[in-house]
Amino acid sequence: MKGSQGRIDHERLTREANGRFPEDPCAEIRRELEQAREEIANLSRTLQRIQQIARMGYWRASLKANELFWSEVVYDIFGVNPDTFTPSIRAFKVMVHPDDLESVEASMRRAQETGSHDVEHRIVRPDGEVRWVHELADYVPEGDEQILIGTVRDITEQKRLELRLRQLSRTDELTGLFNRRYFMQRLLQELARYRRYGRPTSVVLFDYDHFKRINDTHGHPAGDQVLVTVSKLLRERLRTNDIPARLGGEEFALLLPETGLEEAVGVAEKVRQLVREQTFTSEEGRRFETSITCGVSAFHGTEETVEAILHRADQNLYEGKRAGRNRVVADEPDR
Ligand SMILES: Nc1nc2c(ncn2[C@@H]2O[C@H](COP(=O)(O)OP(=O)(O)OP(=O)(O)O)[C@@H](O)[C@H]2O)c(=O)[nH]1
Repeated sequence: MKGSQGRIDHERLTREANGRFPEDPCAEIRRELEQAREEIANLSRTLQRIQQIARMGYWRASLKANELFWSEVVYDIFGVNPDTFTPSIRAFKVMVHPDDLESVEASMRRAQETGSHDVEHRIVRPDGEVRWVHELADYVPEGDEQILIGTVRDITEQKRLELRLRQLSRTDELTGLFNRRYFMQRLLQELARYRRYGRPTSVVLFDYDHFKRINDTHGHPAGDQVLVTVSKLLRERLRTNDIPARLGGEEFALLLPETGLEEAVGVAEKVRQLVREQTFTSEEGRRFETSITCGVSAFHGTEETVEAILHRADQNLYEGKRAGRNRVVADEPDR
């Protein structure tokens, strides 16, 4: 025994040197811990990649403590450097587009009652770029703490497409003016405003005179050119609130909010003269002129309807055509 106690156990020393102690009860736990660490590192790399692909980050906000944690992708979306920028709810709100701050704050307040925060808003990055994000979060109070845990997704491209689609759906392709559908929608809205607040609102309908002759004499492209040129003039010369629209063919309309009958007659007269002063050139280089006839009507009385005001404006336009064209005819002032 003695002898054996004094002998050097090389095998054991080697195992110790390698840091492996089969008889050490912690060895197995250490190995498992090491494995778990690796798995977590892998998962976190995958999560990071998925966030980058989806342009989506996650965050955790402690509302009372004004603390905010951001995953790496959130820093990317907000265009700030994780080494120099410290997220906080205050710092986040500074980056929210000023026009959207109210809705973001309202959604945060609502979340404390409904349990969920769901808001689309713009942010202004430090380099001045405006981006759209969608935040979706759950409210999870922890004791005294008010916690929101959620995601933020960069939806800028989607928003650009949406805006473009909306613009296309309300625009006339040839002239770039509003189309009939949008005009009718706005007319209904203005009628509702008129009924509620009694604000003066007028409509001008106008139609080119002998337009068929322009097409027949100078060709269809020359006719198109007339419509495009005058539409551009309308966009440049009318008030930004006014709504010029192409209702179809060579029939146009102006919806004039905050404009009474007399003022609307002035606008129609200005447009009539603008058209009259223009000289157009056909593809063969022949110069020609044209004119328009306008019918004007204003919202009037408690029983007013969209159909009635358009009918009156159309009747006035018809009257103008009958009386010789190139003129403005309006409702009788007391009608
Ligand atoms: N170039 C061109 N012509 C169009 C367009 N839409 C409608 N037109 C033409 O406009 C003409 C309208 O003719 P009419 O309804 O008889 O009216 P008009 O010749 O203007 O006569 P009045 O309105 O009575 O003065 C038709 O020849 C249509 O083909 C368009 O987008 N481009």
